[in-house]
Amino acid sequence: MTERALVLEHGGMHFDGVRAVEDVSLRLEPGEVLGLIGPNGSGKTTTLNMLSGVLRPSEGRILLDGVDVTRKPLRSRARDGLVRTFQSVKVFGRLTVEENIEAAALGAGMRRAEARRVAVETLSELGLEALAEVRADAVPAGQVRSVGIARAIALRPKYLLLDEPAAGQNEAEALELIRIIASFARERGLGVLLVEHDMTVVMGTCDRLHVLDSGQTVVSGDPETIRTDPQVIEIYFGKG
Ligand SMILES: Nc1ncnc2c1ncn2[C@@H]1O[C@H](COP(=O)(O)OP(=O)(O)OP(=O)(O)O)[C@@H](O)[C@H]1O
Repeated sequence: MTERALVLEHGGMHFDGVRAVEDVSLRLEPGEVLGLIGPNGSGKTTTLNMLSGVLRPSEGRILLDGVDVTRKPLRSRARDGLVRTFQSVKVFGRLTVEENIEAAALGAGMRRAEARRVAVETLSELGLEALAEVRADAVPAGQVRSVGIARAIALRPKYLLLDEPAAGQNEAEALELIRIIASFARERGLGVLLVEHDMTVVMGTCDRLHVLDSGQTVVSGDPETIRTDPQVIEIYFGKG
């Protein structure tokens, strides 16, 4: 039986002697929202880059529903259902938000009618209908990442990796956005890996958290376990 999960096994990433990530193993199941947290420089983005195919790990392997995709590039992983967002969102400024999403769906091989339907559907699923007819270059700065997320979700991925999706928004807006994504993910069986700095947002939305420090796993578990873990408390409140 094929195992349905996105798995990083003993992942390591070294840059010219800098050990950015060392022996990190994690597992994301369908319908689960997993928060990847840790202080600045702890290896979150590097881990996300390895999982998505931006970086090829120096060590370890990545399994997508049981298939080894370690050597597959980003685009090929996306076709297999593993999609990510980036911190900087590049849009076609002269097109509307809906047209931008449609373009992404077309680029992923959907026919025009299907791409149009998916674009409309995705905006409504994410509560972003008001942006549909807005030109992408006129979208308020705080909502540009939401356009990036809508574009990723329109590809109907099995696993979605979000790199600080709520940056630029205040805590209440961030909570609302991630809650919408989380409930969508649980309903549709989409696995979401979330890199996010705001602990209130993470604690209030994730099923499980994986904590990194200095490129290594500290602990992983449900939000309550993490909140009371002495090592996590030390990392977040004990330094400085
Ligand atoms: N291309 C690179 N070359 C050299 N070192 C790198 C490279 N990318 C990351 N690093 C180093 O790897 C470590 C982990 O960085 P990473 O960006 O993954 O951390 P992060 O947890 O995402 O940080 P932040 O929260 O600040 O975004 C850091 O020490 C960083 O300086």
